[in-house]
Amino acid sequence: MKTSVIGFPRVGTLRELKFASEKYFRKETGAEELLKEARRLRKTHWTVQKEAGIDYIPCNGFSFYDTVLDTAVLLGIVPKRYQELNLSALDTYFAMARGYQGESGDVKALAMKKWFNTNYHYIVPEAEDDTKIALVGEKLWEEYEEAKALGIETKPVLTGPYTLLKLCRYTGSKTADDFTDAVIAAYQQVLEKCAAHRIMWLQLDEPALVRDLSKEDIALFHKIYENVLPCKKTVRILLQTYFGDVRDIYKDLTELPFDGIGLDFIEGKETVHLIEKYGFPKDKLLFAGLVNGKNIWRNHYDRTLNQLQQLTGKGIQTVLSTSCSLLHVPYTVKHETKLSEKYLDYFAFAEEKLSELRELSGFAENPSYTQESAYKKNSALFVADRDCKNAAVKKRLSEVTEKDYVRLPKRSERQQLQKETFHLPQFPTTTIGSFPQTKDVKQNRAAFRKGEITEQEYTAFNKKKIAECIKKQEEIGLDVLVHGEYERNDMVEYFGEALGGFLFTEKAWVQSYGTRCVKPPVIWGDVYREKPMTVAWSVYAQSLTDKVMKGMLTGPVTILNWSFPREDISIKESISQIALAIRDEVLDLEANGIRMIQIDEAALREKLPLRRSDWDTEYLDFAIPAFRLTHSGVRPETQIHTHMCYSEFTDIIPAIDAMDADVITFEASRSDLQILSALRENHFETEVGPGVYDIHSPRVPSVEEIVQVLEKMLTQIEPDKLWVNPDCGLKTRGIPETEASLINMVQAAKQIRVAHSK
Ligand SMILES: CN1c2c(nc(N)[nH]c2=O)NC[C@@H]1CNc1ccc(C(=O)N[C@@H](CCC(=O)N[C@@H](CCC(=O)N[C@@H](CCC(=O)O)C(=O)O)C(=O)O)C(=O)O)cc1
Ligand SMILES: N[C@@H](CCS)C(=O)O
Ligand SMILES: [Zn+2]
Repeated sequence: MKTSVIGFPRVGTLRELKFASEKYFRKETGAEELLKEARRLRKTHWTVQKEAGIDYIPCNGFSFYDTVLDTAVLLGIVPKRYQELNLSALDTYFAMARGYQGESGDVKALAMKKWFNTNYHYIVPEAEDDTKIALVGEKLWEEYEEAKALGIETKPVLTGPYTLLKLCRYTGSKTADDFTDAVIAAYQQVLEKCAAHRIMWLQLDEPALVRDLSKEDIALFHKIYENVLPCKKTVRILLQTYFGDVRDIYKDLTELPFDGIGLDFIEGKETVHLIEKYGFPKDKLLFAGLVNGKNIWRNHYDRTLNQLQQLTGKGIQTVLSTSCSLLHVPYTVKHETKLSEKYLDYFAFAEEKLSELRELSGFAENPSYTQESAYKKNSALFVADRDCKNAAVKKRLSEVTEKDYVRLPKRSERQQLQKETFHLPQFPTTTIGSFPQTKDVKQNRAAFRKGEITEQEYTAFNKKKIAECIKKQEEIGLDVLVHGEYERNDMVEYFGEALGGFLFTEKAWVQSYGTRCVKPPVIWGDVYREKPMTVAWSVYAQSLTDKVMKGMLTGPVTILNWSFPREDISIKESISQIALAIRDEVLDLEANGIRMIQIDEAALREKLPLRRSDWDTEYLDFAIPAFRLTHSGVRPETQIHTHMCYSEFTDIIPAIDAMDADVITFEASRSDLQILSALRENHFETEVGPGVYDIHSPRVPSVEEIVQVLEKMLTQIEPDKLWVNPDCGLKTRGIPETEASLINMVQAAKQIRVAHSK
């Protein structure tokens, strides 16, 4: 049986691409060196897959920032403001991804959004009314030929035309319909060019098909592919889907002249039923996504082999595949030197998943596979119970009652009380928590981790940073202060390290966006709080100022969503366990004099099912109560904040209000503030701080620009409910741009106070 990989991580086992790109951004190296490193990484990744015996190896999955952006550039979807900078092609690309502020001009980055239900973020292509969509780039073919020159036949991968049209933002009066013909023509050219290069298989990624589809969506899909597919000539087309099932369009897919269809058997709840109900054509290949591309757990061979037998038993020509790109898992367990075999035996990162594909494909054709040692080793993992249960956690959870989910008195009464308690000016200014994680901050942490400095030295350094940070915030004139989060490597990993039940890795990096990576902790067992996690830092910070210091926590939904979850208990149970642990911390902060507590739920939306019909029953019904459980025990005067970023919120506004926080700050600046009118329409009650500038770019917003944004916000939000803040934490920024931006932000708030004084 042949094997296929949908996509492979690209940042490098030790994040080499990140470091090379950041050097280039800092102008410490030139483009040639960056391109050279990129070539080296591509070669390594193709070779690893080739040596693992993978038959369908992806190419064109490499990207300097994001593959959706690459597709946009390939098809000339480059807004005028970037073209007018007259930069090199590479720098124009980075200007779209990161914004640009320099000799050639001043432009913001394109919007960035969550990639379906993952913690990866894609760049949103922007089509203007006069955008001419047409094939203008060469990247796909250059990478194909590069692999071929190394003796590796690859399967180029490209965002499919339907998904591209669905992900684009249309900034003028035109809509997707107006661009459909141009997109069709461009993909026809792509296919013709693939044929000219004698490419055997082209993978068109269409994850947008796993969402609810309307009749119009299905008609659009037909229109596109009925026009594009006739141009395929000798190229075989793999229509690849992932992150769910294609229940609304399955039959259509099987009837269109695709040569292969990639289906997700892991997240696709209906995939097996669809095949049973409608069958699968004998003349096409089924790329069966049975090796989970998102989790880090070993595949259960017995189960997978059974599923493969069911398919081949029906006479279906099956290729064993990953369920989605391996971009969402770390490279290899080989770099993990500190975790014992007891745990590592259960782990499979990207490279180990390649071995799983190969072993499974061999077993699928070997009638006596049960005698093989690899099979026996795998089976043993699933026979014995893992050592992960904690009776006290289970008991505590069973004792939670309905009233533990309700904070009293109701929010409108609390809001009044809190206004009297805090005496904040109108339009209070604050930040989201983290301040720049400069080299010295990271070095301090690394030195402590390696045992080069004592705990006292480590703490003294962070205390010095906190003191400086508070002094700076006071000078700038911010109203509600933060301690800066200098002790945190990451807002989730930090809590993973502190909580019982988690494991954490050394090098298990996963790309989050551009050059930024995360190292998600692993939920191994029942979760509980072993000891206070943030109290000492917050109490110290509060002792240095008369202004209000926000305590800073990460919420249960985000901790779960940005960790690798267990699969032996439900997500609901895991989130509830974490909620109780965070509740302990909230109450401890309050007991120690912290009067405002922010519980970040940056990833609230991430695991929201992609199909609307599943939202309540499969997610919101327990995710929102879990958040309430964290803070329902505090006094009425204690102000609870939450923060969210990078997601579409407009369709879950009532659920966000039902979290019953007092204040929410959220990312809005990259998405044209569309959410504001939705807040008004939904009578949103929580006080709000929609980000007034984008922190993901080094660009400094001017006072006038922020004033304009605030004026726009005030057309939709009541003045006594509006906060002024950046759109996310400042950890990725440098100090100079951070200070300049915050000074402008505070200045803008002052101007608005004058203009809107009561
Ligand atoms: C807010 N976001 C977050 C998301 N997900 C998270 N889990 N966390 C988030 O904050 N998703 C949505 C958004 C956007 N995402 C990000 C993601 C990542 C960053 C970021 O800045 N990442 C850093 C890595 C941060 C970190 O863990 N640093 C550690 C380790 C530093 C390191 O490189 N160590 C070296 C060893 C050094 C030595 O020994 O000398 C190593 O391990 O090799 C730390 O600081 O201690 C990144 O650089 O990518 C931002 C927004
Ligand atoms: N408190 C966190 C939230 C990021 S989403 C920070 O400021 O980095
Ligand atoms: Zn954020």
